[in-house]
Amino acid sequence: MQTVLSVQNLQKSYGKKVALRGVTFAVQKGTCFGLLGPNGAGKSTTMKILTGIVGADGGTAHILGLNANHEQNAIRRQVGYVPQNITLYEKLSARDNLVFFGEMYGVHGQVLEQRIREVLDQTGLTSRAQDAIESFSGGMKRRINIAAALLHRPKLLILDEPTVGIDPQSRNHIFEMIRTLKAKGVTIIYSTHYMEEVEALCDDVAIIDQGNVVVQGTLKSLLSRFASKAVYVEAEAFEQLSLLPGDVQCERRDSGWVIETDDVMDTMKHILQQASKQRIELQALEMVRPSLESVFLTLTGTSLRD
Ligand SMILES: Nc1ncnc2c1ncn2[C@@H]1O[C@H](COP(=O)(O)OP(=O)(O)OP(=O)(O)O)[C@@H](O)[C@H]1O
Repeated sequence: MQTVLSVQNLQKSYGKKVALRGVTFAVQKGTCFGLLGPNGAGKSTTMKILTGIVGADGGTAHILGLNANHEQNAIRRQVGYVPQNITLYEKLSARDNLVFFGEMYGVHGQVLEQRIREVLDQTGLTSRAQDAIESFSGGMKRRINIAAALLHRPKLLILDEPTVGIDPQSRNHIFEMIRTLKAKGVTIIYSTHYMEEVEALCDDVAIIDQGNVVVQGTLKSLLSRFASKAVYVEAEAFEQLSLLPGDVQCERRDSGWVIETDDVMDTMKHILQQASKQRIELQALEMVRPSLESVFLTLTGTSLRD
């Protein structure tokens, strides 16, 4: 494993507002790394420090062996950054925007022409190349914004909440673009407050909350260490069903109940046995998939959706 990005104890305040309290994490080559946290957690600030848009008050960040504090020109040649807000010229066509951004990234002439064709193909927007950006949907603009960050073939792509407020078709397209880039060896940093996106895309995750990284690890390890285990059951006479000896934590969800348990298989077996003994019909009995939502709740005591 090769570390392409390492962040040590990053600190940042805006006036009296502390945004980062000592953020530390590392990203391995060729992985998709999710930076997951609620609004205001410090995700954008971290990314802005990595890309030299704001300076850190303390701590260090190294990208591809370069220091983010004073080697930004060299970093920019190898990193693509897609900011949270769309940065395109509305009156210009998609193609002209790409020419502008390509040249800014130091790509010119025939190479740029070729790259524009390729990234338009990747976005699925080749047929709209000559249209002004102002005629695009939010999702299409976002896809072109990502394309603009790919023209110089970055080794590392940093995306800040790329799916906020876009349609499902564009979201799927962005997911496919990310998967294809990853398959080609590009390292991805993906910031979001949608845990489902991290679950769908990322290998490693850092959960960030109130300016701190609460935990970092592989998605699998976080789910198995911190997600609560539970069973979902739907039965008309649920209250009459003698579930387990001792206390069980039950809470209502949809038309049924969620039962937290350390032993999912044993709990399911017990419910089946009891239902059959008491002649109670079950409408549903299934394992609750461990989720990052419950990891977040376990580690911070609050819901990610708050
Ligand atoms: N320019 C600024 N001036 C003052 N406070 C700021 C500024 N930028 C960010 N903050 C504050 O710093 C904290 C971290 O913000 P940041 O944008 O990094 O979080 P985030 O996780 O990206 O959230 P969001 O998804 O809402 O952008 C928040 O409390 C925010 O209000």
